[in-house]
Amino acid sequence: MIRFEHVTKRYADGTTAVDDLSFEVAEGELITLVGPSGCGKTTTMKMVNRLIEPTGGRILVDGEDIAAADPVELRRRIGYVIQQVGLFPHKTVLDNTATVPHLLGHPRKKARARAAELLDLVGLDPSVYGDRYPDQLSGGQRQRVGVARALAADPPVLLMDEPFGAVDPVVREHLQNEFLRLQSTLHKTVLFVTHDIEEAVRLGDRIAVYGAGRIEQLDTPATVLGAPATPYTAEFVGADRGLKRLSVTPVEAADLEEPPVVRVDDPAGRAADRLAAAGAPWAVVLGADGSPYGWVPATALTGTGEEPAPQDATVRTHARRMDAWLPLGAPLRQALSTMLQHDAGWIAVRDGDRHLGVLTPARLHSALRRATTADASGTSRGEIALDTVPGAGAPL
Ligand SMILES: Nc1ncnc2c1ncn2[C@@H]1O[C@H](COP(=O)(O)OP(=O)(O)OP(=O)(O)O)[C@@H](O)[C@H]1O
Repeated sequence: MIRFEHVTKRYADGTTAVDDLSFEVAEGELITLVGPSGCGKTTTMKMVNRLIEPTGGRILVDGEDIAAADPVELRRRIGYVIQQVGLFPHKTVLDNTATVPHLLGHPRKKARARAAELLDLVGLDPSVYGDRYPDQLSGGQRQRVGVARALAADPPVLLMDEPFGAVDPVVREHLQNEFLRLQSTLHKTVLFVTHDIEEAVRLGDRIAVYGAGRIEQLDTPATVLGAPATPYTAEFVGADRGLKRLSVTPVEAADLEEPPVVRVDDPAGRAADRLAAAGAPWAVVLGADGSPYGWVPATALTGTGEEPAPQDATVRTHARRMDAWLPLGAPLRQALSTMLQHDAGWIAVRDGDRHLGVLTPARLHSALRRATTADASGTSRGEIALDTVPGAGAPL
């Protein structure tokens, strides 16, 4: 969709801002450009909408060499969001958002209706905010208007240059999540510049890590964090990259252990037989409606020897509560956090209403290894058999 072929930008004073850059952003893909100040990210981006002209190579948008395109027509196909949003101070939020549809020839009423839809889409109620002026909005709200305005012409391509850079970390995370939600339905082709590795990792389908004028590594967040290609990348992504990987690796069905599952109203004796047959030390307990309830150790079901379990008892009598669970696809970071919060050595994973299995710390570790080796074939690292550690994988 956006293709850079040996693109170079040398400024008149001899500064080489971008040096022989070749890469491609696929249709519907979001690539974050991340790197220290002055490494050429903004120059890369501004060459796509011809605010800056390259001195070498060419850039194709949708197969067409943009050097031959009319810049005004090109910019209509490319939404542009920058940090200083650049809203017209004397126009209302609704009119600011309606500017582009209006320029595109939509009648005023239709342009305003479209603008109201877009404001809604970015989480601003048009009946509350539509008539305000930009200086009556918070920084985060202004950024949202900037995004709405960039989407107004429904461009297939979006260029975003530090769009959430000017807001505090909490608002920033909120805007990032909302943008991800939006992108999951709009599937724009996006180049997103940031100098913040956390933001790059959270948003990018792939991340391009920039050194001076060049891309040092272009790969998925999991691979860049798990297998940095160069010492420069390793240093840039940070010594805590192992922890960052937890945020970008989802729980998959193959990661789960499947201890036996019993229902809370099952007779204790029958449940004990199931566990004995499976040779399992414990079982997951579900409520009558299939909701998470907790777990039960085999020893509790069979009694301690001196005090055998009463014949008429149900699993409920012996079960321990642990009703935290995660949806399939949740990041491993959320899994670990939930385990720590509940002081548990496992967490149930569900697909919709269905119990799938449990994630243990050992399986979490192998999921992290899987994510790296799947993306960077050839990366080999020593096996550490965590499941040989006594007690690993059992409930705490
Ligand atoms: N008009 C210009 N003339 C000369 N050098 C320039 C010009 N514009 C940018 N540069 C230089 O080109 C290099 C790349 O700049 P660019 O703005 O692309 O960096 P960046 O990675 O976006 O940085 P930041 O994160 O600080 O915005 C820098 O060394 C900068 O000083």
